[in-house]
Amino acid sequence: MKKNQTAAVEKPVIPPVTVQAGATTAVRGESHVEEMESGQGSHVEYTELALDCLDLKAQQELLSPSISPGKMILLNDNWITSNLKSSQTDLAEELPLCCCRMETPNSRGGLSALDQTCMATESADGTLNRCHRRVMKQEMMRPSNTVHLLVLCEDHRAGMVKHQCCPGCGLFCRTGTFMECRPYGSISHRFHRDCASILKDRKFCPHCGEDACGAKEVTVPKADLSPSVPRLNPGSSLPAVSVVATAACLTTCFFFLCRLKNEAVNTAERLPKESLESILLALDDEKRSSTPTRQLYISAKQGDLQKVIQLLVDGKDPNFLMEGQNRWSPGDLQCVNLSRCVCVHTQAGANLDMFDEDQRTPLMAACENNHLDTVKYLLRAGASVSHKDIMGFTCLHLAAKLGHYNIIHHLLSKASKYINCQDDGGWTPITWAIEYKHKELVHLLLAKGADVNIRDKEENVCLHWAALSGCDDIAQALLEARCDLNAVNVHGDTPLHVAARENHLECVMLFLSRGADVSQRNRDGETALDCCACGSKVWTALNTNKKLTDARRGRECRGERVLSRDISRGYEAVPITCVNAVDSEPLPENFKYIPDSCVTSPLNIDKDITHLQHCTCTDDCSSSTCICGQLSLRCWYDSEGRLPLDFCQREPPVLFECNHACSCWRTCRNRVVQNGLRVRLQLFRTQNMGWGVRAMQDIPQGTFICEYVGEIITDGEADKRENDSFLFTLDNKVGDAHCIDARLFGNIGRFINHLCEPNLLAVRVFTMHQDLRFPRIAFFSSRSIRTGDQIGFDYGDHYWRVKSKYFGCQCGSNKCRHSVNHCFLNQIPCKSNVMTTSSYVV
Ligand SMILES: C[S@@+](CC[C@H](N)C(=O)[O-])C[C@H]1O[C@@H](n2cnc3c(N)ncnc32)[C@H](O)[C@@H]1O
Repeated sequence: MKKNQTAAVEKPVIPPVTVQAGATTAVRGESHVEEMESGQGSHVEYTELALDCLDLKAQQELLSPSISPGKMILLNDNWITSNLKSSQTDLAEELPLCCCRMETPNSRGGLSALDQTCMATESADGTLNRCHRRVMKQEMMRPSNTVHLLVLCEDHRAGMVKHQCCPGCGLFCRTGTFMECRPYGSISHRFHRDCASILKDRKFCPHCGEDACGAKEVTVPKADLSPSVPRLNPGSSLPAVSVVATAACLTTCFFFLCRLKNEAVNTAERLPKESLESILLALDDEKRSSTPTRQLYISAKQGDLQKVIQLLVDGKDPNFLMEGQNRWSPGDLQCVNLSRCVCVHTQAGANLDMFDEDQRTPLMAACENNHLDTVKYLLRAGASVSHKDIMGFTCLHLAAKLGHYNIIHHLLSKASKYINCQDDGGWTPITWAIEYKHKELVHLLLAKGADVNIRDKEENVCLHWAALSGCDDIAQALLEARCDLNAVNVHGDTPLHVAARENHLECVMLFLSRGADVSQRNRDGETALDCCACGSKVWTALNTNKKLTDARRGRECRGERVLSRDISRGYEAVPITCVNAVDSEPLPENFKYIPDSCVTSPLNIDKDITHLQHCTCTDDCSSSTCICGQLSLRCWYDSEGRLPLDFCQREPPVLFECNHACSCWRTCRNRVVQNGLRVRLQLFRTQNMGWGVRAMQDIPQGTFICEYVGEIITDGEADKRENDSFLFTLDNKVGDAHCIDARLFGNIGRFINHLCEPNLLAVRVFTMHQDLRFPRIAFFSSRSIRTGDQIGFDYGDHYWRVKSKYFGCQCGSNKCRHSVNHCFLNQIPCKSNVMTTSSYVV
């Protein structure tokens, strides 16, 4: 094969070429002239048919006198000098190439009635269909050596010119499966797989002689013939045929558009009949244009409909892309009138899926520029939704990125199957909508079935992108759509890592509230906490969560079950949790939790206000000794509300807090026990003492812990009660003896166990009354207590003298004085069986 490098000369007029029928000659190049066997044994004159010269006037010129051998001829795009007869021998061994763009006058003279119908035959996967359209031109074309010269309709003439007819069998390949060779990008050569030229065991494109290995098998579905699809060529399929725009084409366009008027189509796509008529009339008067083809591009961009039609009638290529304008500019499809220009372009045979330098089609440009009317039109005309540009973007990606809701809505109504199509980064349309925070669009895509767990090239799921953009609304919607909160990307980052790194507090809080794992490490060994600025709000949220999580995990490690988040049912100022990590004992519910002591039978407690000692100071009793008027109330508490370190623990004094008879404010310092529980305590199951109470915070010495609350009863009543485990004697040594029984009614104090090394001190306190028979029993820390320590007081020897007959102390201390062994050895005599404040008094 020879490749002629000589020419590429621009030629304004194509000279007709005479070729000798009967011999097959070819030049490996962009086009060729063949001497073909006509089947009628006569010489045939062939004329190169180019897009720019297919108007009627030009054809008349083209069909003028024959040329002599050796003239310049155009082989597709290159001019070569050819002496056909002399080249016959030279090229005898060369590949046969197509003559798709060659035509010859009708040798039979005028057209018979039969000749007036197109002779083309379409082949679609083995099914043959003969065209019966009316022909507009007498000139004949020959698709293949295997068939006769044919007269063709405008559609099939255009198909021939575009190399859509197989040179092997002479059948048109426009639907079904065929091979497509694209030697020059946008030009496609079609042929059937079995019709490839074979030379020396190699297969070549029968159009251009390129190696057939480069050809791709293409399948074009049968075109939708619904009446609303405004295609010039019903029955032809995508990609749309580049039909030469002739007056006939325009007429077809006109009729078609008129037909559209009777159909329920968008009015924006219609051309008023009057407008077209006036344009057509104007065309008659217009001088035939010598305007360059690029004007078509410019006029289309300007929305100059009349000019567009004029240029198409003049034969300008509707598929022309202007040099330097090889990309659809953003403004290209924004013009109001452009949808009409697009319509006319399409009617004139513009390839709907023609693409620019970025491999973007007009539909993609329309989608990107939010031109809904044009999108609707192009879709109905059969433009491909699935086409991908150089980045792998589809129309959906482009519209999603820019948040064009209506475009997406329309595209999905027509082709929802592309909703999860991935671009070259692995991103789906919803990924782009998420990144650019198009909330409504995200909701639309979710409603239409977008898959939120598709991984991109870096293994991110949608939630990673929501975390990056920081849009917690979108993140929430994704979580509700079951997007994986714990998905990790190639860096090992979870969405929480990403949100923390980007300092998106709302997303961090959302992810934490949904159970994101704050201790998960990425490939660099970082937790989300390591990814944010120390001390930031995000850091604080993550750190708090980490501590809570660690505590929970600690409990889980210990097999700890939380039985109640607050046994006081909200009656205390701080909740008291109840946990059991020891056995299956359930929450103790055989008593009623009460915050203050109660009575179940009349006790006649003196609550007369006139009997109250009180202070008359009007300040806050801030001095350590508050002496007001006639009566004094000593304030034992320091500025922190704690007993002083030198407070007598061996024989604690009775405390009198300020009361409602005082003149001081309720906020005065001499009010602690009456303010109730303030430290965090927990009821827990001990190994061998039943329930116990522990501190959930560090507690300094002298701090009020809690009161021993229960039913206030007489000693006589206490003696009658079978269960003495919760009796605490008031031991007032004044008048009748009374007890507090916390068996049926009590607070957290009823669960405090005996410790031989106690950390609590029981103190008698008066607050709202001063009836000395009925002090309140308040526990203060007798030393500092660490978080997690069990709290306990000394039940007193009286208690153990009775109980040691039944069980020994289980406090576990080295200094335990009431263990079984210790009691046996010391033979402690028994006198009483109640707990007492005077533990150290024998
Ligand atoms: C006021 S209750 C304390 C709460 C009790 N552990 C519970 O489960 O309800 C007193 C009872 O606790 C148990 N107890 C308290 N301290 C104990 C100790 N050091 N050794 C053994 N048993 C103890 C005894 O059964 C005692 O009668």
